[in-house]
Amino acid sequence: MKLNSHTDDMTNAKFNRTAVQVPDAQARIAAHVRPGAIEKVSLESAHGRTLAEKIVAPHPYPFFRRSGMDGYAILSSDTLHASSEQQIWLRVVDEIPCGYTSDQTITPGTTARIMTGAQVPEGADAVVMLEMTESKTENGEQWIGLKRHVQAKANITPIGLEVEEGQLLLDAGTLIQAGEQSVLATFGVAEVPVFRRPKVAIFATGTELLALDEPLQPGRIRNSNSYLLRSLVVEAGGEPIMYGSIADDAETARKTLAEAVKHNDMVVTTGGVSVGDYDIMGDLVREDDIEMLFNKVTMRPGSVTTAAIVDQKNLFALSGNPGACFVGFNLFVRPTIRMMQNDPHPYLQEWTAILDEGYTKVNNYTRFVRGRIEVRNGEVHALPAAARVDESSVMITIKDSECLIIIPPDKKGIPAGELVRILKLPKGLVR
Ligand SMILES: Nc1nc2c(c(=O)[nH]1)N[C@H]1C(S)=C(S)[C@@H](COP(=O)(O)OP(=O)(O)OC[C@H]3O[C@@H](n4cnc5c(N)ncnc54)[C@H](O)[C@@H]3O)O[C@H]1N2
Ligand code: MOO
Ligand SMILES: [Mg+2]
Repeated sequence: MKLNSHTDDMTNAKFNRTAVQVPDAQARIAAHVRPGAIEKVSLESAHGRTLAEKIVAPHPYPFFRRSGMDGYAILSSDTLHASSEQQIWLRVVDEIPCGYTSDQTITPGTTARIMTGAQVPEGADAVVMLEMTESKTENGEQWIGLKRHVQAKANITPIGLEVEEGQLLLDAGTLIQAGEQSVLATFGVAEVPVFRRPKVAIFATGTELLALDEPLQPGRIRNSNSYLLRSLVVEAGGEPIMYGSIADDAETARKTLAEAVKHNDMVVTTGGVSVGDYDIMGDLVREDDIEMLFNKVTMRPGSVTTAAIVDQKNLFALSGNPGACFVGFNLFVRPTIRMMQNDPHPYLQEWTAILDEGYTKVNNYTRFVRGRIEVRNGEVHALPAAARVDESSVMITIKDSECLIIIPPDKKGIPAGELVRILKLPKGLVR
């Protein structure tokens, strides 16, 4: 392999990086995020999507006075003197199955048979359960007997009990899941205004990278990060667009980036952001037409995580090390995908947990250690991945990670049993 002839200037530029704190890095990105476009989708396909407009109740719910029991709609005043000694009798004037309304008004001495969910007829102010009545037929007329006093409003769900007309049902930015589906269906929202899933271009850089179907060769590895990122984008509610992997060649990277920016809402790359001779992405983000937001963060793994703006779109140049790529995505890319859909809580949830095993490895940057979560006796425990397999370069522990344990830089490690802050990693679809 011939020696690379880089200049000292280039090397200096690579080294000359100002590290920003994670919250500062997140704020720099947030200042540049633009909400995505809006589209309408059918309610059937709205699960997992994010509402783009608020939904206000077009009518109260329930919309009519609803019977909560199978029984009889009555005037409660008719039952004032009813008791086990004094049975009162009411004449049945109508029968109201669900889905029908009665044109009868219930007047003193009369009643209508009614089913659960049916509209209570005019005049009636209570429903009495079938089991509390006795029935008889006399001269072709039907009567029911009652032996107890029934309170006004009994077994009637009033109009608007759940929702008043004009009430805010769902705010823009709400994730549509089962409960939201039933709200939208109840109010007849068949076409739901949602944010278009941001199209996220993914490409990996690295001459060592092999496609999945290529046989292993010495010095080369398969491109796992692209697939890691693809799943993470789906989980965050984005639409991944795969641009494969490219060799460590600046011109190819420039072209691929231009193409990816042109056709997508955001670009995520992995690899080539450190200070190595072939770390092309690190150089690319310093070019004139790219506004770099940061190229070093006081965190481990992922200290070389880089973010920039190209043609008003977010570019994330994540580290090639799988662990760093994973952490960089969760801290920066996922929140951006969520923010583009107006999610009011775009960042990972922060929990407090008991550290199960002492963590002794420290340095001057905040560590985000992959870990599992166990709940024991109602308490949250964080179990860090074993030493060595928590390293930036390690791929295998990503699949077991349920949280990132935050190890602040100012401590001499944290002993077992101490409280730590953890970032809960979402598994499966958004939240
Ligand atoms: N002299 C220094 N060397 C390094 C420093 C430093 O500060 N000074 N930082 C180290 C740290 S920390 C990290 S993290 C890495 C970052 O490297 P890059 O982001 O530039 O990534 P690469 O050099 O391209 O690759 C690193 C590693 O990851 C493997 N890789 C790359 N792409 C993929 C992929 N798509 N799928 C799976 N694995 C991938 C690659 O083969 C390398 O092993 O730099 C340190 N060095
Ligand atoms: O940037 Mo490296 O992943 O810090 O460990
Ligand atoms: Mg490198």
